[in-house]
Amino acid sequence: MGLRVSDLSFRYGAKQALDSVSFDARPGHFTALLGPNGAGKSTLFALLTRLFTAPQGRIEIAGHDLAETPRAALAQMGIVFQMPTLDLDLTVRQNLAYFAALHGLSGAGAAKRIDAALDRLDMRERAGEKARALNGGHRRRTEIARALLHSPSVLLLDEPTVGLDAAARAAITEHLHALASADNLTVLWATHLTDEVRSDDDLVLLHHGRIKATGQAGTLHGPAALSDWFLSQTGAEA
Ligand SMILES: Nc1ncnc2c1ncn2[C@@H]1O[C@H](COP(=O)(O)OP(=O)(O)OP(=O)(O)O)[C@@H](O)[C@H]1O
Repeated sequence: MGLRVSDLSFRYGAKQALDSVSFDARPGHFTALLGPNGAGKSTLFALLTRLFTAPQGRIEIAGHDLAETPRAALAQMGIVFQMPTLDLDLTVRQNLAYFAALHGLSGAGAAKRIDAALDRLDMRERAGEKARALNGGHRRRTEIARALLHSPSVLLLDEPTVGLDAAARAAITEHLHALASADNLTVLWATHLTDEVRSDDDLVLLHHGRIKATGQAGTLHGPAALSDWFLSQTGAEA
């Protein structure tokens, strides 16, 4: 069932940040939400996570309407924010245990989920290290593992590779592609970087608050490089 966004609009005063946005993200697929700075990606994420409420439109997460049944909808959603949110003085495991407790998970059940989530991100061996001791890529992996603790079926990531070096960026992008297909997870990955998108990914192109294109990336950009197609659609380099 994945994620379904229908006819979503939002404005900041006179500024129309999102204008009748509709798209689907499917289970088992990596969906890239591609847009230049200012396209409206952060606003969309704020609506998806209920930081803001939309005056118009509908969001369904794994079949649950976010406005009508927010608890059921949010239980199916994991989120990785753009800004790092780990407690650097806690270990990797403690960071996850704290989040588990917020979700009402404790004891042996929580420990099992934490181990499983760390395994999914290849972070089990680092569980006892303080977050401060980790490099940027491993901190991000820890945040992704944490976002998966409650077994959501939809995972949202808002520009998750910001600040990472090229190798860490490539490794995390690769890992999330693999997770989507292995675990039938719906992955929505917001980015302005075309090299994070593969030709068989689903692509949603957002520009000036409007959806400019949706479909399989390779079909959309055709024989042109995705970066050239993106430039032709938005006038933005990526
Ligand atoms: N609080 C606000 N008040 C007025 N306008 C805003 C506000 N926040 C964002 N905007 C405007 O709304 C539009 C969408 O912004 P948004 O931050 O959602 O885009 P974005 O694609 O996430 O960009 P970025 O990658 O730079 O965060 C932009 O034109 C932005 O200037």
